[in-house]
Amino acid sequence: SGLATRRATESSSSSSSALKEMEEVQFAESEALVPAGVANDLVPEALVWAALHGFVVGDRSVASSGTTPGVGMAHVPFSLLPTPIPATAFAQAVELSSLFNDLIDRVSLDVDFLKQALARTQKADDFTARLLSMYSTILDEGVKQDIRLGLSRSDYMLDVATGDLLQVELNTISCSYPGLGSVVSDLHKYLVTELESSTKLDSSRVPENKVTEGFAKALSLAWKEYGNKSAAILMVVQGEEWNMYDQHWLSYRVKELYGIRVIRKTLAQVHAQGSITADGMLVIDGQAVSVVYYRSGYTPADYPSEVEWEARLLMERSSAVKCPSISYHLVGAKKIQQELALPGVLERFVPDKQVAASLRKCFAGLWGLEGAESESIIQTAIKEPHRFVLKPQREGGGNNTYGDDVASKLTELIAAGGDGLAAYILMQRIFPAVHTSYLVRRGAYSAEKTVSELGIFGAYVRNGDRVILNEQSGHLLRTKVSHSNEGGVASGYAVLDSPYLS
Ligand SMILES: N[C@H](CCC(=O)N[C@@H](CS)C(=O)NCCC(=O)O)C(=O)O
Ligand SMILES: [Mg+2]
Repeated sequence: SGLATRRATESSSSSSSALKEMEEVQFAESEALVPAGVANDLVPEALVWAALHGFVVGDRSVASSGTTPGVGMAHVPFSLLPTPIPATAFAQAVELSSLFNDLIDRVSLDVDFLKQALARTQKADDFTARLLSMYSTILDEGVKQDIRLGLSRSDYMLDVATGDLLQVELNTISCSYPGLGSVVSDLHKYLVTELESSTKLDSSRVPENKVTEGFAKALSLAWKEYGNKSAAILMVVQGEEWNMYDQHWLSYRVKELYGIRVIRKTLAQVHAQGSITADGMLVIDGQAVSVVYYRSGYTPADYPSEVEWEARLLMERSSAVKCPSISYHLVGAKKIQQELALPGVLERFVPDKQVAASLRKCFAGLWGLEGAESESIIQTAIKEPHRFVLKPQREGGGNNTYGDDVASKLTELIAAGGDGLAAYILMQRIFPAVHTSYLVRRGAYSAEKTVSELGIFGAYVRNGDRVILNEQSGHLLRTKVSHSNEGGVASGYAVLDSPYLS
């Protein structure tokens, strides 16, 4: 607390303003891991490290930064130092990973549950309706592949009022940062190690993070299980990709560790260059493909025409292992998250009482908005909107409604009548502890009051009844200024961070 002491002596007089100022700095100081002076010297070193270690994203101000590798790169927006997270909460989140992997697989097999749970939603949400109709088509034609590959990220916030670790959402498609998540942990390990001699920091409290290797291993296991040595892994990407280096880190590891080729295609390119052989093999531009890994296809914007839907159907019809399959994709819908939280529903998929209890323990308040029973929660949310988040069935960030807008949006949906409300769920708003972090963006840093969201990556490979892999692969922390509602790094609200176990 060097800074606080120095400020107090400078002001020498014990006037209330000095005490007040010290208190404020004390509060801010106690949250930041090092005083601003130390941060000032550390930033240039961190920026050099970032450039030297591929800790980069596209610079949106450069036209071809999303299409031409190596052109228009900027450092990933990051927290200069890791953020304190209780070791017990981190351990709990890690523990939950393999349980959620199993849950995703079990729910994906229950056709009636998925169809019933989304029946009303599909009436109000075209995107969900398109996914469901493709799901039915695939079921009618017969699923071609018993090998399942799940690469998920379960996001949590620590509710400061109760200390509870609460799940924000479970992503089952296109989870960002299995590449850069590892790199930010390495950056923090490097910086904290350097500070050990001059501060009380302890580098052993920066957990190692092998998520890139973990996801590469899972991809290789699915590829191996498929059994075609000349096949490649297909990564389905968006035409313009700000986050391509996160994706390349993963492809690079797959090639480096397993010698497997990874090809990158957009949905439109799959449509133009793809076909299925008589025995169901997916072939793209002459290259056999045994695993399809989606980093696109999770939002309506990825389907600007019927061409992209046809490409998705072609891949779903093929014998390639999809990550995710259409059923795994549907399991990740927020409506499913809410349905599973209903009394007795989770327990249908998780017979073990102990496991069901530990899963349910991390559920935040979740409510559907269909039917008479939702009347009271809707009224409560209109009266106290700040305690809730209103969520559509959308991925990719920037789609949720917060604060007073929750009340106006609900009122609007009620007035519109029909099935509109069925496309949304209401969720308890979680208020995490506020920290002071040094956020490094566009080469400059600023001390900000922030809140963080912990992501745990999970990997699951299964063939019929045989579980080949079920593990927690690594983690990610996303930190945003505490007054901002949305929290995406891609959408510019948050930075990449890592936990400092306290
Ligand atoms: N550009 C695509 C982005 C893919 C994407 O948005 N994924 C969702 C889960 S569906 C997600 O992880 N959101 C956190 C993003 C953030 O905080 O920046 C990619 O990276 O492949
Ligand atoms: Mg999401």
